[in-house]
Amino acid sequence: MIKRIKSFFCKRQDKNTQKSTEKDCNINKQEEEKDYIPTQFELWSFYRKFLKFDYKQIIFQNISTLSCSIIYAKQPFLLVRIKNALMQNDFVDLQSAFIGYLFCILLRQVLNFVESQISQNSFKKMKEETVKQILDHLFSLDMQYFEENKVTQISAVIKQGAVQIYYELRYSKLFNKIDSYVDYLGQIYFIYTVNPIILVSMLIFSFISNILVMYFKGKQSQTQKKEAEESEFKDFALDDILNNMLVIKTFGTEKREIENLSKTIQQNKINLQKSQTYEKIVSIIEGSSYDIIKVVIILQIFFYSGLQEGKALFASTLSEIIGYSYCTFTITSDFLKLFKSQPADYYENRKKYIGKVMKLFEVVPKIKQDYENSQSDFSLFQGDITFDNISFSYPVSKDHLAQMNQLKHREEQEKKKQLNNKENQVQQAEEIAQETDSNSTEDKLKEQEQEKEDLLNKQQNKQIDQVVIKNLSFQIKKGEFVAFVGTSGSGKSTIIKLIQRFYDVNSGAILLDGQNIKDISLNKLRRSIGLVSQEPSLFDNDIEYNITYGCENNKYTQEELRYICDISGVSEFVFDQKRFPEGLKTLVGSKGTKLSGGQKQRIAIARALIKKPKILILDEATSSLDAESENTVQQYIDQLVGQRGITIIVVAHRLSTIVKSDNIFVMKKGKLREQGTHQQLLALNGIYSKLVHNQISF
Ligand SMILES: Nc1ncnc2c1ncn2[C@@H]1O[C@H](COP(=O)(O)OP(=O)(O)OP(=O)(O)O)[C@@H](O)[C@H]1O
Repeated sequence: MIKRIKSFFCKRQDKNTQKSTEKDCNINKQEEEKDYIPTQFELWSFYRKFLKFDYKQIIFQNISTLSCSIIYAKQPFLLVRIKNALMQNDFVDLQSAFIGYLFCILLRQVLNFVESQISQNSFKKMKEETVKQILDHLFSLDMQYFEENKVTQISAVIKQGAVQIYYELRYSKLFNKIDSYVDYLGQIYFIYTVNPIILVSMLIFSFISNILVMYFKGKQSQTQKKEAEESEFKDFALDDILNNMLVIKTFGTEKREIENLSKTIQQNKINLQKSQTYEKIVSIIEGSSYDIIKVVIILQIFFYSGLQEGKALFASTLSEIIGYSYCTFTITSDFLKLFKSQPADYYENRKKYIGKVMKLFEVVPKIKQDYENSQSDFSLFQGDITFDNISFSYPVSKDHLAQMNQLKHREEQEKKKQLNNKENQVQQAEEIAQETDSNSTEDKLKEQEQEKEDLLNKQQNKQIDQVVIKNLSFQIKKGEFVAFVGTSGSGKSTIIKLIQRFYDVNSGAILLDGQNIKDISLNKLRRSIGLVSQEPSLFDNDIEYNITYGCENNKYTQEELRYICDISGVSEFVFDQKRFPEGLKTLVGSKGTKLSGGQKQRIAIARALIKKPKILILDEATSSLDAESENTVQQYIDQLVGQRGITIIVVAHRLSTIVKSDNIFVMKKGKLREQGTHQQLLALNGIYSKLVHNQISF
């Protein structure tokens, strides 16, 4: 999907740059996975394996549908019996056939009603269950998945996937085809009993018109697919524009964005029009075929049966034959579909998101999640953390792999070019060699070639296997206040992610109170850590909800809440009756837009503290705040540090905030280069002291 977004951006390039990047985009397009459309069999095995539905309901519904169609198939025969009884004046048979006919109608209606009543509720429940089960799987996935995939994409897969699974189960029932065939065969047999020649001519005509319908439906499906893709691009474009509104306004590029968006919309419109035209053609063929079949039947009757006989037939059975003629059209259409490798009707597009849900279920978490086991004993952890010779590199993402493939492709092209050049050069060299020493020239060329190849391989390996943390060892004792500092990209935030086990290390061990974190329940580990990050994300709810979000089973007292608000600085603004008349019940708005950065950050600190963590991590918690807000938040952090109840780990760029730490770890390029107190590090006159001087001089 990321590739698709990329290819979208490729489309957005202006014409000049488009030419140069077109090649890259094409490579990406080739590599891009096509939408996976599952077959019916794959769907059923997927449901059986991953989605737990009430299958009894589905079986009941299908049996009832099948019963309805068997009853329905009986009707034409009863009609023939009624007709014959009427012609022969056999009133006894007429009576029994007529009662049977009425009974069939009644039973079918009753079964239909019961089935629709039951299925309406059960399928609704299934839709909710599907969303729940997809979410269940999603929550079990590693953070890596969420870092690699767009939120809007994941959300579309859940919403559309659940809806499509619902429709698939509701309207393409297991016995859907079988019950139709029972219907059709009964009707066809009826026509056969009346006149086999009529039946044959109906089947031949249906066959021809169905081939035409298939052709135009194929065309329609292709344009529909294009249209759906364009529509997705349009959504991405819109998301992208809305997310970057500030940048667009700052750069004054509103007009350009509108033009780009209009182009995408225009293209989308063309494909939509094409698809609608094909749809009309299909409906004309389908509609007129049915009428033509009727004409053919009438002609056949008069041609084969003679005028007198035809009149009799016309009076008695023609209307019934015409009524059933549509079934020959449908049965030939279903028959033809069996021979198509890629059924190309709209229904297949409807399965697109089911395919994406199936792909989602193929993603297996590397780290076993146990968030359901919430009855954990936190008192075990004291907050001693040890990193024992840790090395770590981020797993290679699909996106990265695609980039690498692209790089490889380019290199292959480059090599081909070089090979051609080399041949020319060798030719030249041979000519020169006639005058000088031929061997040495060829050797030189070979050496150069080898050097180039080595360099390319090195670059490739470097990109695939970027070691972010290298042989890192340190110890943090319980209740200590420590800080990680270093240049951007040195691995500070990665260390924080590793402590929370969002990723597993490549080698070495991380110990919590002497226990390897791989042996600790993930739920217990994460619940004993409180995290405040640079950009606090708040739920669109009130302040109290956000602060108490991590409370087990929502258990907390108003005194506890008040205490947490006091120590985190929330009380300072939230109980101000003028500005916050609703107090803790004030709604924060989407992503906390109704609050200032400093207020949001204090709520995030309160949220981290209320679950009484043994380790509090502040990952650049104040760096996005203005000086005044930073001072306020920092005061509260200093107070927390003063209490010394928990281990506090701070990642900071502003060194003034960590002067009082017990230990400062100085990172550079994934390695621990220095450690000690502020004074000790200054005395060392190394990297830290340089960082301090840079900030002071600034
Ligand atoms: N999810 C990720 N996938 C792949 N590489 C990543 C990921 N997150 C970080 N990196 C890479 O890991 C390296 C260390 O990143 P990290 O965020 O730990 O640095 P940092 O010291 O916290 O930087 P900063 O101070 O700028 O926040 C960087 O080269 C970065 O590009």
